[in-house]
This record gives sequence, C-alpha cells and structure tokens, in this order.
Amino acid sequence: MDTERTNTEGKGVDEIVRLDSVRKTYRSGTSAVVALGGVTIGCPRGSLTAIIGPSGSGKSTLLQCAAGLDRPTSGTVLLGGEELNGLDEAALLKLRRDRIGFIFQTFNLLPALDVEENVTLPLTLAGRTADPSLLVDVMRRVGLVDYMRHRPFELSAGQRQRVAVARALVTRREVIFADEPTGGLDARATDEVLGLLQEAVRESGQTVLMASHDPLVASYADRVVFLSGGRVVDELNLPVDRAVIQRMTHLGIWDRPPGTDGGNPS
Ligand SMILES: Nc1ncnc2c1ncn2[C@@H]1O[C@H](COP(=O)(O)OP(=O)(O)OP(=O)(O)O)[C@@H](O)[C@H]1O
Repeated sequence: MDTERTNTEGKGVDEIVRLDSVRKTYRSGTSAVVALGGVTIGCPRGSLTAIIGPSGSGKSTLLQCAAGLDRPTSGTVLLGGEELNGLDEAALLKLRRDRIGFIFQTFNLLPALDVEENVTLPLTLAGRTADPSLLVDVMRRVGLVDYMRHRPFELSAGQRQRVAVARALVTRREVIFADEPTGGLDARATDEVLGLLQEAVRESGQTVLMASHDPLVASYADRVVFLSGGRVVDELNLPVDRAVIQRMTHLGIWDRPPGTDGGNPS
C-alpha cells in the first residue's frame, strides 16, 4: 500500500519515496563524517525531483539510502509505503530488482554484452524476457533501434547513457534513481537524456529522483531540493535554470571552498 502523507507541498500527496530524518555517518579512521545530517523529503509518484548540491554535500549518499543500497545510521526510508529499515538483504535485493532502476554517471554497462543484452540484463537476471514490442518502442525512443547488436565501446558517451536510460524504461521500474546521469555529456546528449527521463515521468508515470551539481539539469525537474553539508537547505518547484542559479548563489552553495562542503560546480 502506498503512503499518504503531508509534506511541504501540500496534504495527502501520494509519495512513492519518503525519507524522514535520515542521518548517515561514515567512520573514517578515528573520526566520523556526517554525510547526511537529518534529511526529510518526499517524492510524489510520477514526479521528477532533482537533488542539487556541491560535491560532498551528500547527494549520492541520499540516493543510496533512498534506493536501499546503503542503510541510514538513523531515520526512516519508505519506498511505496514499505519501510526499508525492517527489510533483510534478500528482501532489499528483491525490492531493488522489482521496483527500482538505476542510472549512474559511469553507465554501468557490461562491455561483453551488446546493447540489447545490456538493456534487458535486469530482466534476464530475474529470469524474465522483455516484451518485444516494448523493447523496440523503447529503443526507438532512445534513438538506438539500429544499434541493438553494437557493443558499448562502439558507442559515444551520450549513446551509452541512452542505453542505461533504455534499461530503466524497458523494465518499467516504478522509481528511477539517477546519479549525475549527464556528467561528462555534451549539451545535446544532456538534453536527450533528460528529455527521456521527463518522458518516463509524463508518459509512463515513473518517478525519477536524480542528483546533480548542474543547475541546467535541475531545470528539467518538477522540483529541486537543494542539499548543502548533508542537509536540505531549500526547495524550488517548477524551476528554470536562472532561478536555480540565483537560489544556489543566494544560499552560498557555490561559495564554499573545495574540501569543506563542495566547490565550484563548473
Ligand atoms: N564510504 C564512505 N566512507 C567515508 N566517507 C564517505 C563515504 N561515502 C561518502 N563519504 C563522505 O560523505 C560525504 C558525502 O558524500 P557524497 O558522495 O554523498 O556527496 P556527493 O554530493 O554525492 O558528492 P559528489 O558530487 O562529489 O559525488 C562526503 O564528505 C564524502 O567524503
């Protein structure tokens, strides 16, 4: 059953992802690093949320905790109303396999497999096969229908990322977590990848939670959550890139010297 909660946007929002007071502390030798200092956010079903913040602000940690890849030190994470804290590793694995798609900056493609095999890999691992018409439809949408037999090394960076997006689309996962999905891509490839994620939300009702330090990326989102020093410092609905840049400047997110809580995003 899905959770119905009140968040900062309004009452009774159907939130498919919900984090409440999530803290994550890493031990590093004798000292402790607070990666998340009590984060509370909710992502409405069928929305595209961008987590924006400088390097080291906790974006990856937030996604890892929300996706059940890492466990918070304290606080709760709910996915589709199910509390992840109470799940053992086998249950977490099943939940990730059945409901979650991942897109990483490094694409996570297997070099020995061709494009089609890489796209359908999660289904293959789960002992299932892709619906052939859906597969062709998705490959057309990502512009790779003529590249099914190519291997990753034969593709450009933008094409490789579109393979990773196709994988999240063809498996029709309810929630897609994307960590710097356009890092290293040029403006055109960035636009294509983010356009596909918007389509996943608008046409397939999937929910996307993506992390980036780039205000341009944020402008494709329905909502931006600003993270700094492991804390949510602001939110913006229906952002345009200028507003995001202004808000980041106002919050001083770009002013901190590298090594403390981030650095220059460019
Ligand atoms: N496994 C780990 N062990 C120790 N410290 C860690 C670990 N993972 C992350 N950290 C620390 O936690 C903080 C948040 O890291 P995180 O990777 O979540 O930030 P980020 O905003 O995603 O950064 P980037 O944009 O550079 O990827 C940083 O200070 C980082 O050094």
